[in-house]
Formats: sequence, C-alpha cells, structure tokens
Amino acid sequence: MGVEVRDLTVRYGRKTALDAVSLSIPAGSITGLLGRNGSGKTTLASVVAAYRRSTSGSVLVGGQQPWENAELLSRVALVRESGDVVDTDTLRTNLRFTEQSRPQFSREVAERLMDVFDLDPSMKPPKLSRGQKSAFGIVLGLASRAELTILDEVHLGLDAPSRYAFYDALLEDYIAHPRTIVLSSHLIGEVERLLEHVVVLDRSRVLLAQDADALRTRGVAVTGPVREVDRFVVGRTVLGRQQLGGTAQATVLATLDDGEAAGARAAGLELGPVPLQDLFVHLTADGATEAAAEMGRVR
Ligand SMILES: Nc1ncnc2c1ncn2[C@@H]1O[C@H](COP(=O)(O)OP(=O)(O)OP(=O)(O)O)[C@@H](O)[C@H]1O
Repeated sequence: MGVEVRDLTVRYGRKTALDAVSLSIPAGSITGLLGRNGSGKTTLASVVAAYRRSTSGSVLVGGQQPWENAELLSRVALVRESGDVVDTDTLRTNLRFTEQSRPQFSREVAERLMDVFDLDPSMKPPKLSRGQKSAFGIVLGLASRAELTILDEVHLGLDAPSRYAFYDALLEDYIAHPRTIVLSSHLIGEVERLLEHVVVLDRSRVLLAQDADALRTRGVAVTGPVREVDRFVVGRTVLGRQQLGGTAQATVLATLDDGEAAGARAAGLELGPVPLQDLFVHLTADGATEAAAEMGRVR
C-alpha cells in the first residue's frame, strides 16, 4: 500500500505546517520520515492516516483517499507517542479492542512483544512509565500488521536496549510479513540500517525523497594528506571538513566512477561512506540549501 501526496498544504491558523508537499512512499518499503523539529513530520503522518484534514492538495493511500474511508483506515495504523489507548481499561483489554478492529492482528506477536518489553497486561495505561507507554504503542502498532503502519517518534522514552529490541522486532516481522512502514525518528544513526527509502522534510517542504541506497552513494568521505584532500575537493560541494595535523577528512557530495576512485586511492586518499545521519545534519543545517538543491538534481 503506497502513498502518493500531491501539493499538500496544511495550515494551523496562520502557521503553514506543510507547504505544497509532493512525495511518494513506495509500497512494501520501510521509509524513514526525517526532519528537524517542527518540519512537519507529525502533520504529514496525521493527514495520511486521516487524523487530520488537509487545507488543500491530495493524499492517496493504496490509490484511495483516506478521509472518512473506514474500510481503508482499518488497514492503516498510526502509532503516536501520545498513544491512542483507553486509559480506563487494562492493557489486555486494549489489546482485545485492537484485535477486533484490525483484520491482520497477530496475537502471537502481541504476546511476544509484551514479554520483550516486560509489560504487565493487567496494568492500566496511566500507570505506565513514559518508556512503557511507548513500548505498548509499539506492541499495538506491530501486532496490528496494518498494510500501512506509521510509527511517529515511537522510540521516545525507550531506553537503548528496548529501542534495539524494537528495531529487531520491526525488521523480523517486516521480513516475514512485508508491508509499508513509515518510521519517523530523530535517531537516524540507529534506524539507518532499516531504511530502504528516505523522505526528508525541511521547514514544511520536501527536501529529499529518494531510495536510501541511492542517497548513501551521493556522499563520500575522503581522508588523507591535507594537500591531496584539498586538491580532490576543488569544484565539488563540500559538506564538512576536519583536520588533524597533516591529515584531513572532507565529506563531499560526489558519486565517483571507478576511474575517479582509483585516481583518488593512487593519490593516497582513503574513500569511505558517509553515514545518513551526517548527510541529514549537513543538508538540514541552516544555510545548507545549496547542497540540498544539488542532491535534488540527482534524485
Ligand atoms: N495544533 C497546532 N496548532 C498550531 N501549530 C501547530 C499545531 N501542530 C503543529 N503546529 C506547527 O506546525 C509545524 C509542524 O509541526 P509538526 O508537529 O508536524 O512537526 P514535526 O516535524 O513532527 O516536529 P517534531 O520533530 O518536533 O515532533 C510546527 O511549526 C508546529 O509548531
């Protein structure tokens, strides 16, 4: 179940949260929805899952318009940090409610994840710690096996072992039951290995929407003698540069062909990948629009 967003604008009063956003989320992928605070990620997730109406523009989920489309929405799950649970009922009862409304719900996944996160089914949501609330949202989200599952900052409050347990569970269940998953997170370094597609929002607009592998190949980290590094970067877009004594490392936007790579190595340069996190930081830093425009041209 893919998502097609065209010219989507959402305003809250005079505040424009999404400004003529157009993007595609491929069916059967794990897509990272990335962006700095206030860039519009939650707003986009809310409109796609029909929690909120757009001001203008269109959203199609699996080719259908989601607003007030109950049949479609039974196959779409949005898990938010705030949690969408009934506070007066136990976790066990909340699980049962979700099971009744989700055609693909897996009780086995729910029980396993309740154990993984050490959640007591007889507790009620208000008694849970922040991390336990996040964990319960993840249990509901993954066990629902919705064809489109949007996980919006669900890791907030989770400690590192619980986050890695979540990433492992997500990947394992996704491989066994492929579906479309959208993962919004600030912890790009942690989720990078999961992502097949990346959407980056910046100040209410789409900065990038592309295949994660293609994005990774857009950058190269070049390390070596200062003079050689400086020669290499001439005419290229430099995202960052560090120097320690006579050795420099520059991060540049470049996809090297075999000849260029061999030439660089012959000049004593080491070539390495640029972590997605670094590309993201550079591209969304203030004043980085030129680099982003260059990335956009190679989309
Ligand atoms: N209910 C609201 N009323 C007014 N403005 C809002 C409302 N919700 C969000 N906004 C504004 O819309 C913009 C986008 O907010 P949104 O929550 O979508 O961003 P985000 O990318 O999810 O941010 P974060 O990473 O901090 O969660 C922000 O400037 C925010 O202040």
